Amino acid sequence: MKEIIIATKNKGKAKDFEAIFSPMGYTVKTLHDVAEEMDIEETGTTFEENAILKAEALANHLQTFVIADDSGLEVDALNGEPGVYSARYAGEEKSDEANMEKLLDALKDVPSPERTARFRCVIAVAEPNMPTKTYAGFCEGHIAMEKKGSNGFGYDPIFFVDSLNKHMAELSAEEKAKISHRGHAIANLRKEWENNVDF
Ligand SMILES: O=P(O)(O)OP(=O)(O)OP(=O)(O)OC[C@H]1O[C@@H](n2cnc3c(O)ncnc32)[C@H](O)[C@@H]1O
Ligand SMILES: [Mg+2]
Repeated sequence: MKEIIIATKNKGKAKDFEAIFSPMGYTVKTLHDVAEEMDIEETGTTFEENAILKAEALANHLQTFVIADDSGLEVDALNGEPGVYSARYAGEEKSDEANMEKLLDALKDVPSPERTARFRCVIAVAEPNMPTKTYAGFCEGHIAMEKKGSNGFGYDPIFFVDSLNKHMAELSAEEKAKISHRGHAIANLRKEWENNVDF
């Protein structure tokens, strides 16, 4: 079976990728499988910079083709925060629960129509001695007043998906893959994949 290596330590993210890549006949491997000891510091100030940094670090280490994902949530009422700092919004321990509590608290006086937000994802594809490429995707929604659903990861329980009238955490991984920022970024990558034999 074909294998795809993702430079991530986030198990929720890895599950999202499995839902996308399994139907294409790929098994997904992560940093936990191929380089547990690696801790790639995300020093960039944009999703693109961080995605490139993660992908190139692992591609150089393994001397093979890898992809990385840098993603986050932009909340309009907070001028785009938490953005690239989404994973660490409530602190370096990267707790999904603490992040959601902090965000709900920051928005406690903001009414529904003003709670617009979007998930963004940039996928970087790196291979030794090849130029690194990036692909972006986004998913529009609102920050709900409370949590709902138990699927997914991160901010999914408080993210209301406008196109489906459901919280992201109410979707199966397969449903999420069709509409998510990550799914859209991979769809852009696939367009090139299918049209380019060298890729
Ligand atoms: O860097 P890696 O190891 O891949 O894992 P990470 O969790 O640190 O990943 P990022 O640096 O890309 O930060 C992304 C954060 O944005 C949030 N996020 C991104 N995509 C999400 C999604 O599909 N659902 C919910 N939250 C998401 C969530 O808090 C993530 O931890
Ligand atoms: Mg990270």
